[in-house]
Amino acid sequence: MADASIDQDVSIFQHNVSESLLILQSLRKLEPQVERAAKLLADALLSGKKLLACGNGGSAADASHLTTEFVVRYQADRRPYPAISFTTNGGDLTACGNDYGFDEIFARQVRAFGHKGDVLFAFTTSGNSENVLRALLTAKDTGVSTVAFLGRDGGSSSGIADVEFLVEHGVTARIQEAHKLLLHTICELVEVRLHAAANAGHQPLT
Ligand SMILES: O=C(CO)[C@@H](O)[C@H](O)[C@H](O)[C@H](O)COP(=O)(O)O
Ligand SMILES: [Zn+2]
Repeated sequence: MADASIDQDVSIFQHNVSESLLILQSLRKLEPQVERAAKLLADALLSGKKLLACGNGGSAADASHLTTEFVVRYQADRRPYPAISFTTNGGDLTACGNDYGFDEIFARQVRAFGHKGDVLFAFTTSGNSENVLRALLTAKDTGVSTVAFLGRDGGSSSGIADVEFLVEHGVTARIQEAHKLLLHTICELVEVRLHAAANAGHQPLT
């Protein structure tokens, strides 16, 4: 007799692959936003500004994944660029959560580290995480440019950021996977721009 749990796993797997393919196809329409986000970030880095990033859970990991691509590298050997994920400093996160509330953990770091011309990449698959929403609003108040990676209907975070990516799907994991493709593509486009600037003598290559 067939093992029911294995059959079910295969079925879940096939379902997820099918869903993922549909979602990834739907991302093609976001190419203008991909180009705009890459230009925004490359221009900021080339003028000495920095990348900031935040998100909760899997999106916290995405925020930290993204900043590492710039502090270390994505594909090219090149100089490091300044990028800070607000999801990794246990002292800041616990003290701020404890003293001012979890909703403030990212906004406070935007106020601490954000300067005019920096760029904040904010990830929320529901669009409704209050701490991410407050980070976006604080960034706008501070003159920090914003790029929002959203899901579902965008929730309360929609319509705020300078560049917005909306993955219209109802499953958090699938949305996160789409966000990952978008952020990796932006990394690739930014590296092309950084490389071109270095070749033109505007920036050291390493
Ligand atoms: O990674 C996952 C689910 O795939 C979870 O950790 C997920 O990120 C968490 O539930 C988050 O708290 C969801 O927050 P958000 O994306 O709605 O802002
Ligand atoms: Zn996850």
